[in-house]
Amino acid sequence: MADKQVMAEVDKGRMLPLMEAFYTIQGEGYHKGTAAYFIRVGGCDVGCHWCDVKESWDADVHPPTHIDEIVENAAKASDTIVVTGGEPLTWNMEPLTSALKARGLKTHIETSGAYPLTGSWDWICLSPKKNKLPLQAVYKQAHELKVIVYNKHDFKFAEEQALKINGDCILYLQPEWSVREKVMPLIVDYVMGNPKWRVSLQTHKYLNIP
Ligand SMILES: C[S@@+](CC[C@H](N)C(=O)[O-])C[C@H]1O[C@@H](n2cnc3c(N)ncnc32)[C@H](O)[C@@H]1O
Ligand SMILES: Nc1nc2[nH]cc(C(=O)O)c2c(=O)[nH]1
Ligand code: SF4
Ligand SMILES: [Mg+2]
Repeated sequence: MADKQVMAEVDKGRMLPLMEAFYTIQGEGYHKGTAAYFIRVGGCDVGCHWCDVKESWDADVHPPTHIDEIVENAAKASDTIVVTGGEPLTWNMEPLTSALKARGLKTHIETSGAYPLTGSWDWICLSPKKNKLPLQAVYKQAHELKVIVYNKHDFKFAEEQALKINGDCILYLQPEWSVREKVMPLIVDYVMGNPKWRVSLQTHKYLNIP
């Protein structure tokens, strides 16, 4: 992100470091199984050791891209747009989501909630992380809470997070991919014992799609 003008545009959210954008099936959570266009924005300093897109972390390697171009391509692909990353809330999401909504598109976000909630969202998936907890505003507005289970201690973390969330939020436990064989049976038992929770799997990985 070299020149000053570009940096100013990124600062305002008029340009975003775009890692990739693709049409696929939402693999996780409440909307799993439904077609959607994904916009993956670079930049994240939350630092989850098991993150499955570490290539997204360094914003500087992803080209600053005008939101007009991003929105144009999104509108051709789908009526539902999932903004993910990286951590999308690293950036000002207001210009992107306004432009998507002006085209009549539904805006969904995948976020850790670690930064201020900007943008206008039809669906917020909050996936809290221990090393950078969500801000209050995101707990209030999230539609689904998706806690990643890496080991048995994560059930306690999940319950702590559930206490902070609004009452309408749907609760999910999702296995961390590399330990899925070990934690899936634990999640199954936990959900049967605590049925306010639901299971979420990364079904796109089983389907071999992005
Ligand atoms: C890559 S993150 C990007 C969005 C945002 N930074 C976040 O963490 O919510 C997208 C989703 O994938 C989940 N995720 C990342 N790595 C995972 C893994 N190894 N196993 C299971 N879920 C994972 C995250 O918790 C999040 O719900
Ligand atoms: N198919 C598919 N569904 C997803 N749901 C959340 C994802 C993400 O990386 O944010 C994701 C993803 O990367 N692919
Ligand atoms: S917050 Fe999301 S993108 Fe960032 S490291 Fe964690 S899982 Fe990866
Ligand atoms: Mg993913």
